Amino acid sequence: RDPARWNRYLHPAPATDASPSSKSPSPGPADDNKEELDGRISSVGIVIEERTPDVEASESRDSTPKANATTNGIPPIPSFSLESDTASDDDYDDTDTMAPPVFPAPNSAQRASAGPIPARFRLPSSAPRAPTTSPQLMAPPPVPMRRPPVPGTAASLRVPNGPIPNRAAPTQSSLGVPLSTAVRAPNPRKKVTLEPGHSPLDWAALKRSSANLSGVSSLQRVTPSQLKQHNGRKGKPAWSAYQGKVYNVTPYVPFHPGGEGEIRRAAGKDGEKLFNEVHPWVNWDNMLESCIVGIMVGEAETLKSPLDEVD
Ligand code: HEM
Repeated sequence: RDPARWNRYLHPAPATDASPSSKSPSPGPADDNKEELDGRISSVGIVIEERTPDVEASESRDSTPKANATTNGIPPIPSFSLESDTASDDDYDDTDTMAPPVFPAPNSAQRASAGPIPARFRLPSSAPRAPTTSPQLMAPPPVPMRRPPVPGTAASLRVPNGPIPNRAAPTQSSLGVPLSTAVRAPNPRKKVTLEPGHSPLDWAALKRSSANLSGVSSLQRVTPSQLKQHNGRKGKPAWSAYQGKVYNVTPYVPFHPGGEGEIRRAAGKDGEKLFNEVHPWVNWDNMLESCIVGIMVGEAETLKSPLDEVD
């Protein structure tokens, strides 16, 4: 920028002090060559500087910091400042002068649930900031429109992976049956509170006892009409058939965890279907083994002990 300085570099004045202590280069054959070389190089626009520490110290150039011989031979550490923006115009980014982005993001769920930012955390209104929108004024994100899939296509079989739309309460089951008439799960357990002394353990103890729980002296042939008469009403015992065998359930009625009314529904008839509908896991034979009356026979057969036939 300074033509005089350029001139000084290109055509340095010959040194007058030829003493060995002088730090200026002394003229000689080497300097002649240098001048010639400098002249040639300067003609093509290239400058080679041969510089000494003294020359450096005497100059006040505003270029890159240079070595300085004044600090006991240790070159000073150049200092840099981050204040000045040394980036080129192409690299210039407006965000350098902006405040850092707000966190959580303005449209995040965290921000929405947290409410407005407390005053002490807000940036001053004069501070430059990234464009933000108040959560309260923010419009909800657009919901993409979907075309209903064509039945039979792959799209109709695909599980939707987008936002689940609001739906009214279902009016029919997944099988298309209206919920009002759909078959619901079996009743919740209808266990009753048994009277004291009528627990399952009490029944087990009674079963093992020598008490006659069948109400008959020997096994009987029971016809369907005879079974029907033993329905537990009017003081009659309650018989019930299960897999071709007839049991007197009367002693068990107060022990029945499902209540007296339930077990009486099977009285005077085959109770296998009712029994299995409620608790197929219960072992009827084991529960009522000491209550067995006999076996079911055809209507023509008389009510007599099978043991009589053996005799
Ligand atoms: C006649 C032979 C029967 C025996 C030996 C018997 C025995 C039992 C037993 C041991 C339980 C308790 C089940 C458990 O805790 O898991 C029970 C419960 C019950 N029983 Fe029976 N039962 C008989 C007949 C019936 C019948 C004919 C009905 C209905 C018509 C019935 C209805 C119920 C109900 C509703 C419960 C309570 C709910 C449940 O435990 O799941 N029972 N019965």
